[in-house]
Amino acid sequence: MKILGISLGIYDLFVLSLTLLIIRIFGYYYKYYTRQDPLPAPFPLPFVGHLFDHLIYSNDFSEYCHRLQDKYGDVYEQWFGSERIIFTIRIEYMDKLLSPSTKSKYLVRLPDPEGLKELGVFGKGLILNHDVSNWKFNRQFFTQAISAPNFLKETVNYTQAAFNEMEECWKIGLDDNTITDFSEWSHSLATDIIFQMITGKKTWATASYFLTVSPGLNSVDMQRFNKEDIKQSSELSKAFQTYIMGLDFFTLFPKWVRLYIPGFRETHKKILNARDILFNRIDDIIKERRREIESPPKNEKLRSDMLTLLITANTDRSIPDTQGNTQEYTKPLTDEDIRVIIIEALGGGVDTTANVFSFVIYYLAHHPEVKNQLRQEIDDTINDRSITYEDLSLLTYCEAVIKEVSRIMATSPFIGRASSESDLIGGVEREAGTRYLIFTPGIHLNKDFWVEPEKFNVDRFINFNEQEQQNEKKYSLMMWGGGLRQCPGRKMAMIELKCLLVLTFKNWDIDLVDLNAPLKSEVNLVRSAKDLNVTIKPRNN
Ligand code: HEM
Repeated sequence: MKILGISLGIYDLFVLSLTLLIIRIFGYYYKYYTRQDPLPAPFPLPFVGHLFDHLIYSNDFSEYCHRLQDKYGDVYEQWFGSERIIFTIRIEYMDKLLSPSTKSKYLVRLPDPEGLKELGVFGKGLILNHDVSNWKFNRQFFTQAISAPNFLKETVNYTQAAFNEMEECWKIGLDDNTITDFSEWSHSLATDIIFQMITGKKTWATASYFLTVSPGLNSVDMQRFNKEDIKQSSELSKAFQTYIMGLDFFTLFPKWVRLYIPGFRETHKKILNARDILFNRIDDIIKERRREIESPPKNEKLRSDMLTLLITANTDRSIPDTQGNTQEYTKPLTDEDIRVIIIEALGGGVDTTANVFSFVIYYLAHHPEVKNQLRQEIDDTINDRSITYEDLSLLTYCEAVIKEVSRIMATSPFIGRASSESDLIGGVEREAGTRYLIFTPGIHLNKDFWVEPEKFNVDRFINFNEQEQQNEKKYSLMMWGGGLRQCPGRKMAMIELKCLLVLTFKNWDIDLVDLNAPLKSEVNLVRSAKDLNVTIKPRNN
């Protein structure tokens, strides 16, 4: 073979490749050893850094981070390929990373998520938007829509309606001994609620799961379900799941790995295919709703789902609830802006809520005294009637249960930030683009923040007010993150979760099939409950 006119044999090629490889390895370690302020860490492998550890611990990456924290303390680093990420739970870091100031240098999660361009979320929406001015624009609309009083009230109604549909499935298809996976029920139910709240469109995720666990229904019961609707809903749900999984995959693995390494290449294609299915479906829904809003009669009261609020914002049809906050931003949103916001609302809202709900079922099965006290509050406050929006502030024990479960089983274990400018942090001047991950289980299960942190104790949240927490205590519960990028869906999520707990414990006994089995969960971007096998029966006390 000739390269640049020089004839090379196999041996020469081998020596050349080896030399190039050694030079590249040398380059990798040169960067590693000459890095600013080295922090403790396991020794990284060339090119991949600690990515293998991520793969080895792919079912519970937080377990690995607990070990690193025990070994290295409250600040350490990990290498994802040739990129360094600083993991921390140190207060002086959090003061900066979660600063509520609009001048904060830490308003982005990822500095330059190259892989995310292909997934269509780069510089758009909220969650992965690194363009601060565009993020502010979208956040304003998102917050306005999701905190509108009518929207929050509708959350109570939609949650009850979706739960009632699920109960119908339980009544017709499950007997006292049927074993089903509660993590699937909670996931399907959260999908149905959030999809309807966000787009105004119905999905059939619960019915779809029900038909897989109860296939032998008689023809009368089957008439409730439209097979075509269920098929479409399940395709959309699958595409959505694959796309969400893809965010992690496209962020972690560089393009050359995704395009050329077998196994990775197929996953890459599958995720892009899912992206196209999801985008086309959401675009159709946006266009259809735009047509409905634009066609007469114009004086008709519009419903309060998020899509309607986003389409009408800053137009002559904007809904009174959401007017008045947009002095800074006076133009309407484009369909592309709306598409990403909708997908992010689904992405941010489904898994998180579903997993908290599943974890509550697990912990209350292990703590019958807490379940009884919760039931007492539900019976005293709501009894046999429907839930109203006004009831929710009275459910203080219920809120304490949700917070204690979220403390002990953090659904969002990592809060990411990257600096937009160089900054003095932790006593060291660090360059712009330095990445940080706050490891929330490291705080939630830490003696410096909580008394007997390993103990499940709901009472610690009675009279606990996040806003009133001082000094380091203000970071003790990181359920919603913090600073200006704190979860904008938290009010909606709390309403939904309180309704779900009331509706479940008011009328049903959900028992774990094996009380001795450990709680199974998988940790990637969020912590997801798995294989939560239960029996579901009408309440008997
Ligand atoms: C129990 C349920 C939920 C939990 C535990 C949760 C948790 C979180 C956390 C920890 C963050 C990161 C905050 C930070 O970086 O400081 C976040 C961000 C976000 N969440 Fe939630 N969330 C939940 C429900 C929801 C819901 C229902 C929605 C919308 C429908 C939502 C939408 C979002 C969005 C859009 C962001 C990104 C905000 C931004 O970057 O500006 N979340 N959430």
